[in-house]
Amino acid sequence: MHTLFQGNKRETVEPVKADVRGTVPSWLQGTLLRNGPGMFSVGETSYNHWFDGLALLHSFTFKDGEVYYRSKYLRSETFTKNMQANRIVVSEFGTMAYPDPCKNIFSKVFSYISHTIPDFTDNCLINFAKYGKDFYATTETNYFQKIDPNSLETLQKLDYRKYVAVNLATSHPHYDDEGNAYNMGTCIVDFRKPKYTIFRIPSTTPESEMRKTSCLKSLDIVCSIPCRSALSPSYYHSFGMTDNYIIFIEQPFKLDILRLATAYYRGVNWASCLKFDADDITLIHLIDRKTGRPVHTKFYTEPLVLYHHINAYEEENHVIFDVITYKDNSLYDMFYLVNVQQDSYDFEQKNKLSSKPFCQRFVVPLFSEKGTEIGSNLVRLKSTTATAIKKKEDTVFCLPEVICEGVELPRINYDYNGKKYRYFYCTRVEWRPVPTKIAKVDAMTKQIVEWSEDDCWPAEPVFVPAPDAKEEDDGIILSSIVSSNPSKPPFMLILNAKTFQEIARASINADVHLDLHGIFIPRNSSG
Ligand SMILES: CC1=C(/C=C/C(C)=C/C=C/C(C)=C/C=O)C(C)(C)CCC1
Ligand SMILES: [Fe+2]
Repeated sequence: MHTLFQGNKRETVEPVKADVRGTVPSWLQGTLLRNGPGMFSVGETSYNHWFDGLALLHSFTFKDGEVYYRSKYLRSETFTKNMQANRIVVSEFGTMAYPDPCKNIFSKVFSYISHTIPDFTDNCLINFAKYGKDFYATTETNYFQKIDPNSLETLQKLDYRKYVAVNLATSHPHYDDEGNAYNMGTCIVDFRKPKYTIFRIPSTTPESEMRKTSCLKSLDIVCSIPCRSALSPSYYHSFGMTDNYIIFIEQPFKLDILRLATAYYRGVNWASCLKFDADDITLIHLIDRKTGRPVHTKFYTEPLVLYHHINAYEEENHVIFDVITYKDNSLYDMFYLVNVQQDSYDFEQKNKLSSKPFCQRFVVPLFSEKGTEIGSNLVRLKSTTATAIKKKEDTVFCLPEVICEGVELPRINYDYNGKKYRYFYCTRVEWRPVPTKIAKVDAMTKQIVEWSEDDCWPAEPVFVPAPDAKEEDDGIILSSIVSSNPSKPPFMLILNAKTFQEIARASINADVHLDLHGIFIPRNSSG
């Protein structure tokens, strides 16, 4: 188990042809890009947290029934600076680095001051985004990196701050049917008025068509929402989007700005600036995508911690959104390398989440509650037990319906994003953060079908629709599988998404590693 997490992983720069068992569908042509941490120590120094590791980009290319694998470290400035110094010199989520040991009190003070508004890491290890025709590796800071999806080369370091006032942004953007991208970020430097900003990057512009400028230059703001508490904006890892609304959950898992500004000086990491306030409520913001205006009613629910939105849609004047929630923030603590590097006995015993993940469905009424009685449930849908109780005029308390528990890393058929849908695909986690199974969940019947195999550690399952798809689950599931059995090579698993039966597996004679998120790029769409 421990070898899955620890140790620096090798790149496979030249494509390696996999050994295919079964038949890869002939229509499956394209590349699955995956991102995740791969290097955990530089010289004598080591990272503390799995989310700190230097980004290792992976690609699985499907071409005429064959599968090719390659991987390459993201050449971020962080990577280069660390390599040059032969030690970790850039701070990450769970590791504070001190690049210049200060010689005297003046330079010490100067260095502390310059760190109060820190220049965050550009180690984009979480996911990929498509902005315009280009692909970018992403993390949650202001930096993102343009990459070549074929060679996995790093092409350019970009900074959201050049286009929009945000210091943090999610690694889970959304896309509409025209391919326009939506993302959101937080501006934390304006201490008087920190705000969340939702922005849109058009898929194409006349200038970008002529390859004169990037679509990023045409970024526009959908709306800004003031943070409810000025010195502690909420942390968020994703958001939801329906045809007409953006769903933003302002959870009581917050980033303490004063702690952040003094973290370097106090010798603590960024992660310690995230605090869960179990006594606070969770606010549900709905923003009209066309007008940019938030829905006036105050919707709220119990305190929760949420990383992944699954999907959201509108039905009969309600907004329905499905999310994976926790009762506390133990998940991120679980990924400290001291926790995951235990031998398997310790790992089972000690490395337990104090709150397991629940898939919950919230239902928010969009119609006016004027005239309805205080205390009444406003939800008019028969299909759900979720409630929205009117507490007073313009204040509604929402309680979700539990769809299932023990699921993480959810993916859907993205053609159904924002629309009424039925299925999601995910990994199964109980009290441990590392998945041993993947699953298909029917959110309507709550039925779950699983795939698992001995010694296998599956990655986030990605749905790829069949070209002539008629039903939501007409397609396949791709999941890269790492094995803890030395005699079993890693493989790319291909399942029929309808039946969850194996169609093919492509065994790879190279190192493949645990990762986080990724995207499938169909051939002919990589621009
Ligand atoms: C560096 C840095 C951050 C990094 C967060 C990261 C790297 C989060 C990764 C989350 C993952 C991988 C979740 C998976 O579900 C913060 C806290 C935003 C702000 C301060 C600077
Ligand atoms: Fe994520």
